[in-house]
Amino acid sequence: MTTARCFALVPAAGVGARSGADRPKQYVPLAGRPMIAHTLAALAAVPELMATLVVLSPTDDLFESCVPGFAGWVARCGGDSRAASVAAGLAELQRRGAALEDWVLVHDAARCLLRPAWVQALIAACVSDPVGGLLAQPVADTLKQSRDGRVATTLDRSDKWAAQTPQMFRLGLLQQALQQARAVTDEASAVEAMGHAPLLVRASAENFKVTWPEDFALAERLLAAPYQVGPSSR
Ligand SMILES: Nc1ccn([C@@H]2O[C@H](COP(=O)(O)OP(=O)(O)OP(=O)(O)O)[C@@H](O)[C@H]2O)c(=O)n1
Ligand SMILES: C[C@](O)(CO)[C@H](O)COP(=O)(O)O
Repeated sequence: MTTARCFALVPAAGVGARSGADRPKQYVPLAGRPMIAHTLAALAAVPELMATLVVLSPTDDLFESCVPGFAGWVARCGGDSRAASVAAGLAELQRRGAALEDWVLVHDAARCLLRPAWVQALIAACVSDPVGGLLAQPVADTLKQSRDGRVATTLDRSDKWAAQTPQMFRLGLLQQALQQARAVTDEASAVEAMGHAPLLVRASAENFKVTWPEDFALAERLLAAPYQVGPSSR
């Protein structure tokens, strides 16, 4: 019997339209290096990961200059949506020797505050789980449903979590789920559509996704904070 291995897959083929940046947001400099370099450095510090595959747009011409000497795998096979980029990345992992039972941790390039300890906590929680799971954070704000810019109703937040990444599933299950899924914004949704219940593993609000123009300044402040030793270190 073979032991399942863990691979990271980083979809980085987006354009960052909501960010208002002058280039794909993953290449915007933050605290001295491009955003994606921070993300990949955190993954490189996780010894449980066999390898990291970065999925780029076929027209990407910035990665090599932004992450010189990257020791992982790179594939210019990104698609029109995040789900298409992840599906193409799974096929590439298989071509490079990953097996259907191996675990894949999909992590947004745009979540550059990732800490190795959070990835390790996810792996520890999911590695013996029949489904897999994701980092997430219970919602702290009161949730409003909108209609025409006004509040239509207030939602019960007691059972609501905000999904983050990494999201960790077996390659075969995730591949099947993405083949069957329609428009999904994360891997867990595709797996849920097959009738499974992914495990929620609590992380931190700091693991936010740089999305809006104001997020760059917040990410930069956090990245520039003194390096901390211990479970929360990055
Ligand atoms: N066709 C796409 C779209 C997104 N992504 C990646 O998926 C992650 C999360 O997506 P998001 O934050 O929405 O990034 P963008 O799609 O670039 O942003 P926007 O929606 O504002 O254009 C990012 O690392 C992004 O590069 C991808 O690989 N392929
Ligand atoms: C995967 C994700 O980061 C989980 O919150 C999110 O769904 C990505 O969504 P986006 O529409 O690609 O920003």
